[in-house]
Amino acid sequence: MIFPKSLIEDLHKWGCMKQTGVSLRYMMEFGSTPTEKNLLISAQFLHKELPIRVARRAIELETLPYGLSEKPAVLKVTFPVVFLRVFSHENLRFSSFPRMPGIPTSFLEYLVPDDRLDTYKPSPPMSLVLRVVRDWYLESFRDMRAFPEIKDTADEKDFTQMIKAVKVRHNNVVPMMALGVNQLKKGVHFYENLDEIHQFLDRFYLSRIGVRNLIGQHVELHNPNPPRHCVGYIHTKMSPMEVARNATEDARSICYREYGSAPEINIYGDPSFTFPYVPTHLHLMVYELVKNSLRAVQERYVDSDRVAPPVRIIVADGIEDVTIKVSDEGGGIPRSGLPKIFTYLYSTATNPLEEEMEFGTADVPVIMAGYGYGLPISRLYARYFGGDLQIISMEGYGTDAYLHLSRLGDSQEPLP
Ligand SMILES: Nc1ncnc2c1ncn2[C@@H]1O[C@H](COP(=O)(O)OP(=O)(O)OP(=O)(O)O)[C@@H](O)[C@H]1O
Repeated sequence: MIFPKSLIEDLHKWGCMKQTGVSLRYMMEFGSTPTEKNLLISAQFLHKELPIRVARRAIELETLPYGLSEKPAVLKVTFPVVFLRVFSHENLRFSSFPRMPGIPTSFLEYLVPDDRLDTYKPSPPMSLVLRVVRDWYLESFRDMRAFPEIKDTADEKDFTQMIKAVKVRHNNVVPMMALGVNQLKKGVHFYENLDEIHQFLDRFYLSRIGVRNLIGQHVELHNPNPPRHCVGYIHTKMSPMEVARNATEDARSICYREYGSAPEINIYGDPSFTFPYVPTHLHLMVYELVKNSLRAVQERYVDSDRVAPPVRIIVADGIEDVTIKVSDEGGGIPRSGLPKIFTYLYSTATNPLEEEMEFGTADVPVIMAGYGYGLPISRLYARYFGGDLQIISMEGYGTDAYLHLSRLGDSQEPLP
């Protein structure tokens, strides 16, 4: 897509402006009275803040160095289209590329097989991925900058519709980038540039979490019948035990589907304890950790006569932090592998992006593991509200994951 020069100049101007972070506590206090006046203030803030954040990312996407000069390979386009399913961490489900909105038709050639399956190239080059993703960012920047000053409730409503559409446009950024990185991984320079690529992706996804959170929170404040104790996305009395229970059920059901059985999970903590947090974020993090533990235990005990030991989850309510520990006896992670577990696309499971080559259109809705995104993305979600994620392993025994969540909710969003 071609964008006018004036838009690119505007982008660079906005990309240099200072970002303003908000805290969970601020969002909660501000959103607890979603009057017309407050919604107007919120929209006016977003009208200024979102283009700054989006511009920074668009600029960075344009200036990435890592072996991106490679030209897209020319592939022969043949039919039928093989749908390439990728895992979307936002909604925990698969999506098929050809159905994704905003994917240029030219892109499809990277998603179809040649006459023979063994020449099928599932991943488009990173340079093309970055161009497509950057175009989404530029389109969103253009839409937000084109929106006039917000003066009244009617403007506020239109603005809300517009940013809702922006959020939808960016729905598939994570799987799209995963495809590009997967392709990059095959290049000779990938491991040389691993740190830089990793830091870029961390900044990129963290910023994305922030933008989506701000938009989602604003949109959600319009809900005329919000669930009890909910202020937008935030549950003011969230029970970490309850969220952990739901997340473990989801993880166990995937484990069942994959292996035909699943280890038990015991959860310890005070069931009456609650604190303000975003349940969807916590669900995602616990789900990823438990999924890893179940897989490790299951694979260790698969050929054994012994009963698989349960995964244990402990919820501790401290003054500063709520910490959730997920412990397993799945054999741990070798010390040499530990530095890699938080990097994107590091996985000891078979890469499903590669598996598509062999199995074509097998209709599997969700998978157990394989993208290597679970840990790095979960850590970003934890850090977004001032928490963190640590993994401690005892090779030959098991792994402990410590998920720290800031209980006070007063840390500002980290703004890459
Ligand atoms: N509890 C654990 N026990 C043993 N190994 C683990 C554990 N947790 C993570 N790992 C190792 O770290 C790797 C990366 O984990 P991560 O959650 O980031 O990705 P994944 O589970 O392989 O794929 P994805 O979560 O994207 O589907 C895993 O493939 C596994 O080798």
